[in-house]
Amino acid sequence: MTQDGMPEQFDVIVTPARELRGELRAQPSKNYTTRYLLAAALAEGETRVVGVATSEDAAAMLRCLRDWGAGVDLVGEDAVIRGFGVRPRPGVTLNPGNAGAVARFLMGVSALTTRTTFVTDYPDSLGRRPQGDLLGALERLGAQVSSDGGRLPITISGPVRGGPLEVSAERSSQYASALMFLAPLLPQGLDLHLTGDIKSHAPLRQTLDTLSAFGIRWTATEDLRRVTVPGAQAYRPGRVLVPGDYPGSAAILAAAALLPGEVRLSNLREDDLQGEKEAVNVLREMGADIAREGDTLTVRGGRPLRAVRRDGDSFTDAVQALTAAAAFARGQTTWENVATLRLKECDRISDTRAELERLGLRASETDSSLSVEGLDSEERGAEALGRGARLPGGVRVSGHGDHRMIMLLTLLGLRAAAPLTVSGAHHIRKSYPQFFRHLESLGAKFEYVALPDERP
Ligand SMILES: O=C(O)C1=C[C@@H](OP(=O)(O)O)[C@@H](O)[C@H](O)C1
Ligand SMILES: C=C(OP(=O)(O)O)C(=O)O
Repeated sequence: MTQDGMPEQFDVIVTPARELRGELRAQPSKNYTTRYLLAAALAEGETRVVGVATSEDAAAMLRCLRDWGAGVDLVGEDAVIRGFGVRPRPGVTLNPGNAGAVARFLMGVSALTTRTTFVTDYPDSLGRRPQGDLLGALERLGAQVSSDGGRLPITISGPVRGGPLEVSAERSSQYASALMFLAPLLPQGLDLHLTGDIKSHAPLRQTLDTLSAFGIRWTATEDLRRVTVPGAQAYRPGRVLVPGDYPGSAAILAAAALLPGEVRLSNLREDDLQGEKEAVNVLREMGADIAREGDTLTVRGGRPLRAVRRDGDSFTDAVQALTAAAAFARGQTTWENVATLRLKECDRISDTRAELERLGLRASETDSSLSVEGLDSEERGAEALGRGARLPGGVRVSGHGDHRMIMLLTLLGLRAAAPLTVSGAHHIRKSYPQFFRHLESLGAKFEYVALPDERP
């Protein structure tokens, strides 16, 4: 058993729910937690990061920063970091777990060291994700790099001086973000040219926002094609406050929209750069009743939903949660421009299609899009129970070791007629360790089936 009272590794049996009702405070943002912790370590002096996430990705960043020589103290819900500035410890092996953003940001910064090695204990997930675009950019800057064909394990040795540099932002924005974190500490800074069809603009803006919060100067074109960060700057230590997490909250909002009842979710700023904030508007466009009062959203659930066709790139980490809503919407929903979903913890296009089909839904894919036919449009195999159609359920689906897939499948289970088993549900801890507890507090019921202790 772990601190949260759940087994170390578990499948979850999702019991169909009749309604969801209650109040929650959104967990701290994953993307801001990783960014603020890293920037704090790059500052000389002490920074208090107020209200850090407690997820595995946050723990991975803290572990790596500690291994690199930062002072890390957890004080209540805050992290107090004594930074190593421009001097992370050389010759260290870092293990970022399964955290893509953590791995990539640290790889960028590792050009400050004479040698850093990156390994992962998730060879089938992070180990398969491509790093070549970032490694190539670091090599063009003068770093020595060795890798397994552009994948982990990877060793990077600096130093590098800086100057003009091209980096592709087509597969992931995290490569460019990594270089932005490195840039101010180089003698010449970086004049970045982002090439290809830039994806995930929102996290890039969160990186620039973080640099500003730590006193770093930069300029960028509106389209983020060019980002210039002058060199020889210093990250300024201080105090930063982590905002609420939109990607995880999108799953709560979608769950609340799918079932009768009323759910209030606080700690979600309207003035926020997280792209997944758009999930609120997407759900509204689908017909959900969501009202905002300051930082609090209230969902009055159980209304009929209709399908949408949207470019999903701006809310990449909410696509899975919104797919759960789409599964019960009238008509066919399509998420366009989501090719990068194939490069996340699993292939979030093909693996989603497979699991939806296993549940009796009709779904289809192209290289860069995912479509699902909502149950209400056909009522195939559906059973009217309470308000709206329900999936038959009664099957076992795979979480694919991916927290966002686990959220999607759990939501589908809440609106099934019979219980649904989601395998490997402990991987929820990557970004949202309290996900099941939060839903329980709203009235959902889960059974946790312990698995033999096999990593990962
Ligand atoms: O910069 C970040 O913190 C992130 C960027 C996004 O990835 P991509 O840029 O690969 O789309 C997002 O999916 C990920 O969860 C976090
Ligand atoms: C893809 C994700 O994270 P990362 O790329 O940081 O592993 C995510 O949180 O959905």
